Amino acid sequence: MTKFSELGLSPTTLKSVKRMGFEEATPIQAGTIPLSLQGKDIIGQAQTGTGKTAAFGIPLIEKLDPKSNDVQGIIIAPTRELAIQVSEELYKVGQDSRARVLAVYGGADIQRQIRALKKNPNIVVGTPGRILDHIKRRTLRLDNVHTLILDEADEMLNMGFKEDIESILSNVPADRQTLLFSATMPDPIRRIAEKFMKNPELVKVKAKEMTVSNIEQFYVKVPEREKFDVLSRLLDTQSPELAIVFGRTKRRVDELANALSLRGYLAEGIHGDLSQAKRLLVLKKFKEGKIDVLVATDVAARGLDISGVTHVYNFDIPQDPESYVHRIGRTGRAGKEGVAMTFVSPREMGYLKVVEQTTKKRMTPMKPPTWSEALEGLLKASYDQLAETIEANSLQDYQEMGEKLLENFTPEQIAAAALKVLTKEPDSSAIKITEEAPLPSRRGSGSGSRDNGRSRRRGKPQGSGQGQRSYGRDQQRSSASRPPRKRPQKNN
Ligand SMILES: Nc1ncnc2c1ncn2[C@@H]1O[C@H](COP(=O)(O)OP(=O)(O)OP(=O)(O)O)[C@@H](O)[C@H]1O
Ligand SMILES: [Mg+2]
Repeated sequence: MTKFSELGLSPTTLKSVKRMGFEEATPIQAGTIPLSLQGKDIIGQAQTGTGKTAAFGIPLIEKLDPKSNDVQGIIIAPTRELAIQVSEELYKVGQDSRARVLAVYGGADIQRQIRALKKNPNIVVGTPGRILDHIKRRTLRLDNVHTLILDEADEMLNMGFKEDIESILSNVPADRQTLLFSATMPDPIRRIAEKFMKNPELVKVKAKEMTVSNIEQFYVKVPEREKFDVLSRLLDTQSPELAIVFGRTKRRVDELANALSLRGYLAEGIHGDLSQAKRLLVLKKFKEGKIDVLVATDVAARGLDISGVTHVYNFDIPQDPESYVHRIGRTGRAGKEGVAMTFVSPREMGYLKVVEQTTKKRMTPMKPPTWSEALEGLLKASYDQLAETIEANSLQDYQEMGEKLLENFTPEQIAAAALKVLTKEPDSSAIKITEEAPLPSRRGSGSGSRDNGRSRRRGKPQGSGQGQRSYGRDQQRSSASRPPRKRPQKNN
């Protein structure tokens, strides 16, 4: 274990790190911070949730001259939400050195960003399209940038982003330091990356598996048309604190979010066709626990750090193993436990094998819960809710009526009635989700239809959802047939 004080950092930065509650450096932090302080180019690879943001953020803050009015560091991230999150973490790391950090991303008022850029930020974090837009408008100058960082580097160098990244790179001095971080770094992409780096050091945190061991990984073999009932029952039996359900397409996400709401779950969807304001609102509600199921495309797969996410459900198995690694990595972060469940239709079992081979980790097969197991799960949730309410000890207003009940009924009867009122039966009302064709039986091709929430076109301002790939097939949205039923709510 390495202490931050052993890494050659200034007292100012150490103070900020301490305030963030970090006691010891994680392995990727211990491995890259000293090298980064020496000015080396680095490819940093470590599992999800192991502190890569601070690994590149801390030395960047350390090397900053807050008195200078130039942008000295630029960080590029694949999605808007991630750009915001990274800028927030950098702000915390740089709080005591008074570093000025700004996030720029598409779908947000560009004039406001221009005004903020005039206030001379030291570090700009952004999505590629919007950064390029500011470069073209000459509202962002990168002539004095000494450090360039690609967060989720493999995604950034993937087909859709490569050109944008190259354009940005051509605006940054050639003698800059370049840092690349990700939990995944497929070889072909690493080779692309090395072309614009100077003798990069590869710092790869050794691990037997690509995924963290504190995520329990299961798969459920289930025909496409039964997936939704299985999801409902799993939510009922597993009672996640917060859960993310990943679907393959935007339409899928919309349908799932609607269907879950109809069955009484507090669920909302997020994908690249929503306005940025809506995307941020949904995420905020999820972080605050106002919704407890976030249904998402891969737009939420990378980098997002939301505490309380105990379960990840892959309603559709992802097309590539990297996507799997990042999706399930939204749980089990910073040493916490997590559960990942992947639904596989019988024809897609080949994909499961490819995922397992890449991650070097077997998923445990799980049978879908039965109706009575789901009921048991719901009863247990009601029991916990009653117990918590009793322990919270603020029942004065209910005492009198309680005593009245006791005059007329036995305590057993009253307790059972309370459980009955609180518990909805597992809902198997007919809900139709448009069926997705299974993935093609061989790996490859199809990545053109993913939704990364990315805005890709160079030179064009990023509008809400603009430039994002959408899905070809436009099948009719199905509707569910029954009104919502009451579901026990957490912490009334
Ligand atoms: N040294 C540390 N001690 C304790 N917590 C830490 C430390 N470093 C980072 N964290 C916390 O761990 C969580 C995960 O960090 P971070 O988001 O940087 O992970 P990551 O490696 O970038 O994951 P991903 O691959 O999913 O992007 C964050 O909440 C962060 O604040
Ligand atoms: Mg990260």
